[in-house]
Amino acid sequence: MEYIPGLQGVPATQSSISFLDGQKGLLTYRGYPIVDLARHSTFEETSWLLINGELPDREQLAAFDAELRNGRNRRVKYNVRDIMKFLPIDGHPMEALQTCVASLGMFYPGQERMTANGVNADSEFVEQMIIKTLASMATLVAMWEHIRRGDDPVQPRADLTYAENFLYMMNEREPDAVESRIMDACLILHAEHTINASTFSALVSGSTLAPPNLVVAAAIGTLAGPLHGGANQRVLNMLDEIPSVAAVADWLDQRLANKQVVWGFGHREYKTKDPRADILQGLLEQLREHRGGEISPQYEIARELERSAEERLASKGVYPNVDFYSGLLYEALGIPRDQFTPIFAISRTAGWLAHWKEQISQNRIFRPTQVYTGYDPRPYPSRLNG
Ligand SMILES: CC(=O)SCCNC(=O)CCNC(=O)[C@H](O)C(C)(C)COP(=O)(O)OP(=O)(O)OC[C@H]1O[C@@H](n2cnc3c(N)ncnc32)[C@H](O)[C@@H]1OP(=O)(O)O
Ligand SMILES: O=C([O-])CC(=O)C(=O)O
Repeated sequence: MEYIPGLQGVPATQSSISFLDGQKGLLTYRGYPIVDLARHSTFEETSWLLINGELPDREQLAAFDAELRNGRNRRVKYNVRDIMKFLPIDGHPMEALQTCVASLGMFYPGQERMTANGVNADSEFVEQMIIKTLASMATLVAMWEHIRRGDDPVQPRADLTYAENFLYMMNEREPDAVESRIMDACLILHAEHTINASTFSALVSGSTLAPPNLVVAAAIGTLAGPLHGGANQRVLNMLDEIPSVAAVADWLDQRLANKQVVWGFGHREYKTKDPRADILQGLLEQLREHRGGEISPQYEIARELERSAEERLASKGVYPNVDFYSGLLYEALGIPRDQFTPIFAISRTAGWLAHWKEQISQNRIFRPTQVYTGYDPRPYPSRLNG
């Protein structure tokens, strides 16, 4: 029996949700290239596509959008706010988010519907929980931002799109059209990515017929790590260490000599630049133009880092990944660095729930095996017996 570290190349499921070709830098959701979705779709439409398999027609989209905007789904119970008030304000927002998502099921009972006929979940429950969980995510992230500052949370608004409402709740001002389009595109770009680590967590948890809020909580815990979604926050802190564009090459040589990873670079699947990094970079350029040429000075450092890294790391197939440019955009949109990964989680909830729905429709509990490297059975030493 061969053990493959990190399960590299080992299929863990069959799925029709997304596809990627890491040599060509191609990513599709249900067959649609990510570049087209980022340009023409909305997060609401893309979420429906991921969850249901086809683009919605006008009525389906209107109904889904109305449910996502409905206060019943966009608001969370006051008790969740009370839970947040007990959390340490210097804790990481991913921990606050995981705690609150995990608690959601206690306020919205019905978990017995997970096994309505003893095995399969009741489909109405699945649809309701998908909408409730997806709609609550942005509220929870923004709510924690205000609670940790000692302020009252900003109530969600039903007249705003998902992206607009999120930026409105975070920044207490309505975003302009360019900012909201950029946020919307970021949500689309991060929504799904085949069997990445957090989606795998969601599959494993879902395969036990755990309720969806706990499936998402498991995935949030996995996304938090710096080798996965947590890298986006670290990229900005890393760029802070580089004093100027001219200092990039020496800084990088030193970092590689010290065997430190460059955050926001490298990917198990892509051996070329992540197509999402290209699109995010384009969005940064768009924002720069919109702001009259002004954007973070770190953008120039990031671009030089990409150039220098290409000379040193391309031979290993290491290029910028989705986490490299996203934080620069979020920072320019007024979002604190430790909230970058929670935004990733908001968006990826669409993909996690799509996989959850697919998993429970073809379920078999995950239970892999191991290559045992421990002792053969041996006698318990008598001197310890009494
Ligand atoms: C949303 C996402 O999850 S995207 C990924 C976000 N994570 C990061 O940005 C963290 C930095 N990147 C990494 O740590 C890795 O590239 C991972 C975890 C993403 C992928 O890991 P793996 O597929 O196991 O790649 P692996 O570690 O085998 O790398 C292959 C080679 O490239 C090197 N390499 C990979 N990523 C990097 C990096 N970011 N910086 C420097 N070298 C790197 C490795 O050191 C290794 O070199 P070697 O062959 O000389 O030993
Ligand atoms: O696919 C992966 O391993 C990580 C990733 O890029 C993502 O989850 O978006």
